[in-house]
Amino acid sequence: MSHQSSFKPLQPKVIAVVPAAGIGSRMKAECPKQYLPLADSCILAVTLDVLLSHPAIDEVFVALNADDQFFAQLPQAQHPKLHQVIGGAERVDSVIAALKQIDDAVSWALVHDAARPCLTHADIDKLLASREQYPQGAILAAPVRDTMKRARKDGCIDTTVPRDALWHALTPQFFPTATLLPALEQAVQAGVNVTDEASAMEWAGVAPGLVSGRADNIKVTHPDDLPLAALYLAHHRSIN
Ligand SMILES: Nc1ccn([C@@H]2O[C@H](COP(=O)(O)OP(=O)(O)OP(=O)(O)O)[C@@H](O)[C@H]2O)c(=O)n1
Ligand SMILES: C[C@](O)(CO)[C@H](O)COP(=O)(O)O
Repeated sequence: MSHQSSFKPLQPKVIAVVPAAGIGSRMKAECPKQYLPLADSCILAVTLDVLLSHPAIDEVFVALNADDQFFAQLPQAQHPKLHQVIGGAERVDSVIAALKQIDDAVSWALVHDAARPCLTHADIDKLLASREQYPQGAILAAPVRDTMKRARKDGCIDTTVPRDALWHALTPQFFPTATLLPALEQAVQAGVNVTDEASAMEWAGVAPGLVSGRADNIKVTHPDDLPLAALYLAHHRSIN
């Protein structure tokens, strides 16, 4: 009698890392932008709810500003899957601080900006599923739609940049924890301007995969982004 093996290889843990220690200076708001009102709560709470409610995400590490006065009041602060760490001076420092708290050497880190509350479970699923195609790691990204110009110092057009291979890097960005942390630390040590996890991996010689994601997964950066995020969220909720 043949016995179908019921053995299923254990999937490595997926640990979300949420850099949320910024001050949101470009928003010119009264409070750090991650605490600005959105939907029925605030930007950070909406972002955390998307990650905490995803069945394939095992833990969530949120990197907070050392002077954060707001997070403790959020219901998400009590979630059993959530861990708080103190972030650093730059986004990359906050991500490194969180990664250093992960004690699972075979886990994968899903790094997602607190300031991107319009992420969907469908896009998370796409990125998680890309692990087979891109064992080196991958990022959500959106192909550029507009004609791209490079500016001259006088504010006029210097040149048109071919856009056929240009993508907007979004988040989450998804890498093995064991390769991501040293890549980030060594890139910072080398003085590289690390604005996303992929740029450190590229510096380390890795070519991360590009996984096409929703263009409405915007980063709330400037004041006019907030009403847009609210519209996108309302749309997502109306169709789900
Ligand atoms: N030292 C920092 C700086 C930024 N971030 C986080 O990184 C994400 C993306 O950064 P950005 O949009 O630039 O946020 P801020 O740095 O807060 O914005 P600004 O540059 O306008 O001050 C945000 O969720 C932000 O909270 C962080 O964790 N630690
Ligand atoms: C990580 C990121 O959201 C990818 O586009 C972006 O690099 C963050 O840049 P910021 O200046 O820290 O907002």
